[in-house]
Amino acid sequence: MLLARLNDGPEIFFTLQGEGVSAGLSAIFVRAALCNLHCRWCDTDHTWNFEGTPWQHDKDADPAYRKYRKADVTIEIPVGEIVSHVASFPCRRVVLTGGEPLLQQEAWLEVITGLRAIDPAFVLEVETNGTKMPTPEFRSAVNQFNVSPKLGNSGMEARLRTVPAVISSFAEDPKAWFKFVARGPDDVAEILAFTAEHNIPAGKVLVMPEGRSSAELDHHAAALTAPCMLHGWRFCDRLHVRLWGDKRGV
Ligand SMILES: Nc1nc2[nH]cc(C(=O)O)c2c(=O)[nH]1
Ligand code: SF4
Ligand SMILES: [Mg+2]
Repeated sequence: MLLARLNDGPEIFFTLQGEGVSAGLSAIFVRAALCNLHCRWCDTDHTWNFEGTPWQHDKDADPAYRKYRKADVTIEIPVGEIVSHVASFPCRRVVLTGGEPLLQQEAWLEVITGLRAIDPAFVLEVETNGTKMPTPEFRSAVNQFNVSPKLGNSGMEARLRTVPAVISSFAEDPKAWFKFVARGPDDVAEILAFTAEHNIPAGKVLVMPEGRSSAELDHHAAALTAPCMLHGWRFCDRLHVRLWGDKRGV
């Protein structure tokens, strides 16, 4: 399958889950290449912002920023190698992320099957943007979906970033949590409207400040704590950004 590349190998790393309801737990991350969206603040733009594409990114403001050569930032790797690499870590929690991992569900199912053949105790989390419907097999194999629907602040057109049938199916799925990246009052209003429209219970909602540094996180978090308390949402930080900054492989 096509994974993001980190140095000479696939982007597979052992760290602490930095976001969502499992934040603070140790986990092995496997990062898929490719995304069907292209959010302007995306911190994993090496999974999709390839040379020759028309997408824009906030980093375009930096004169040194360049789109990536696809061959430099992706790697085609057999399922069996992913399984043995993941199983070599002293940890049984695995987070499938990207990019958008649900673009490669068939291959992930083989990875999950391979892992559970080695140890049935493997717990699988999936980070998804909530625009791709999981197949019944994939849904039942995964333990937890961290669904992160994109708001207007992503710069994406509404019809691309919101697929109502997928959101509704996750709203009814006890395995799914919703994690919104927010910066301030406009985003809070949008989260309220979105959760009402798609019948997402407040108890399944996490609100996370956008930011690629502690200073940015602090700045956006200040506007989010009171709304979380008022609406019964869970505030969620970005632990890995605070601990290690805006780095790959952490
Ligand atoms: N430590 C850590 N936690 C994370 N939670 C979600 C991540 C992601 O990039 O999807 C991520 C990540 O890249 N690193
Ligand atoms: S959906 Fe996620 S991976 Fe895809 S562009 Fe947006 S933030 Fe990046
Ligand atoms: Mg990330």
